[in-house]
Amino acid sequence: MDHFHYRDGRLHAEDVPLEAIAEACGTPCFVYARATLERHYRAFDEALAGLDHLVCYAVKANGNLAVLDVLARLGAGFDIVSGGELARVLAARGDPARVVFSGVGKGEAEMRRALEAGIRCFNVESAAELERLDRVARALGVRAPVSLRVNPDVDPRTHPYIATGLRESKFGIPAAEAPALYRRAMDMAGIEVTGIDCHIGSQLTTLAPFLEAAERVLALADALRAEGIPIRHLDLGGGLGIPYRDERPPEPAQYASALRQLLAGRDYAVILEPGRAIAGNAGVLLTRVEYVKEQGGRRYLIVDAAMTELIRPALYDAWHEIVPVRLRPDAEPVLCDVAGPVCESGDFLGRGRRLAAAEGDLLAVRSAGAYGFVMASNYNGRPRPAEVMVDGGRFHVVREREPVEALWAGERTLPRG
Ligand SMILES: Cc1ncc(COP(=O)(O)O)c(C=O)c1O
Ligand SMILES: N[C@@H](CCCC[NH3+])C(=O)O
Repeated sequence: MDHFHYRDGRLHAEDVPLEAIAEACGTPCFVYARATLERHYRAFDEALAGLDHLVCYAVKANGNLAVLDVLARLGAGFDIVSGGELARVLAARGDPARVVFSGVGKGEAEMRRALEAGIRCFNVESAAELERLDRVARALGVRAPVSLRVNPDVDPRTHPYIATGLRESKFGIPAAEAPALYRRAMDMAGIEVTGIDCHIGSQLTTLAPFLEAAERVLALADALRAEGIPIRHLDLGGGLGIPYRDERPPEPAQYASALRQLLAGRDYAVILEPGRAIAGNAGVLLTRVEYVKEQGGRRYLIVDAAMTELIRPALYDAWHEIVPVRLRPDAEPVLCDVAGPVCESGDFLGRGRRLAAAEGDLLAVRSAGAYGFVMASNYNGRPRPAEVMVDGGRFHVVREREPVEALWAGERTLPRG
C-alpha cells in the first residue's frame, strides 16, 4: 500500500501531482511519501505492541536524512552497517541508544565511533571481530554491548545475491560455533553480552523461513541462558518482502503474531530490522522519455533515468512497475523496452512493458523507495538525482540534484612540469 494514486488521469503523491514535481526539480528524481513511510513503520511497531520491542529501520534501504528524521520522530531505532550510516543517523537526530550495528567488516574507527556514541548493540559476525571489539572497547574504558549474528542455515527462497543466512554465506557465525564464542565473550572485559541476532535475506515473500530461523535462534538463546549467558534480546533481522509485481508477502501483523506464539512464556525483547518493507513502496523514480526508438523489431523508450539511479533491474533482473504519469486514454499501449542512456546493454528499467508513451512523456518507476538512490552511482559521468519528500499537500526537495562539479570533488591532476 502506498500514497501514489491517479486523480483526473494524473499520478499524484498524496495531493501533489508528480508533473509539478518534475517541473520544479527536473528528472530523473526520486519522490518519497512521508505518509507511506509512517504507515509502514507503524505497522511494525503496532504489530509488536505489548512485547518489549524495537523496530530498527535498516538505513541501507534509504538513508536520506529526511527519511531518517521522519522515522526518528516516531521513535524508530536504526540498523546501520557503517560509520557513514551512523553519521547519517546522528545527523538526522536519531537516538544512538536505539542503534544496532550489523556488518561483516567493521573497522576499528567505526567501532570506536559507535562506542563513543553509545549505541544499543553490535551485531558481531566473527571471532576476529569480537576480539577486535573487545580491544577497542577496553582502550576506551567501556564495555561493548554485543549480540552474535548466528547463521541459522535457512534457505530464504529469494534471489541468491540477497540471501545471507545460508551455511556458505559470508555473513554471521555458524550456529554450532556460537556457544563457544559466547563463552569466550563472557570472559572479555570489553564485551557485555546482551543478545543474539540473525538475518537470513531480503525480499522474503513467505513466513516459513523467518519462523524456521526464529525457532533455531530461540532454541540457541534458551540453551545459552540455561548456562548463564544473559541473552536479553533476539534480533531477527529484516527481510520482509514487498509486492513489486504479484508477490503477496506477509503483513508485519502476521509475522508478529507468529512471533508472539513462538515467544509465548519467554521474556526476550525483540528487535526487527526492516528496510525495504518500510521504504520500498514509499518511493517512485520519476523519469522522462528522451527518445522513442524502433530497432531490431523492438520499440525502445530511451528515458533519462538509468541503472545509475536504479540498479535493481540490471543487477537482479528485478521487476519494477513502470506507469505513465499522465494517462493517455486515446493512445494504444504497445510493447516497449524502457532503457536508460548508460552505455551498457544491461541498462534497462523494464523490458516488454505495455505503454503508450511518446517523447517528452513522464513515467514513474514504482517501488523505488528502497535500494534506489542509495545504490546510485556516477557511472558515465551522471550526477546523482534529486530526492523529494511529499508531506501532506506539499513537496520538499530533501536532496538537491548533485552539482556536476561534485563529480570530481577531491580529485586532482598531476603537477605540471
Ligand atoms: C543485517 C541486515 N539487517 C537488515 C537488512 C534489511 O533488509 P530488508 O531491506 O530486506 O528488510 C539487511 C539487508 O538485507 C541486512 O543485511
Ligand atoms: N540491494 C538489495 C537488497 C540488499 C539487502 C542488503 N542486505 C535489493 O535491492 O534488493
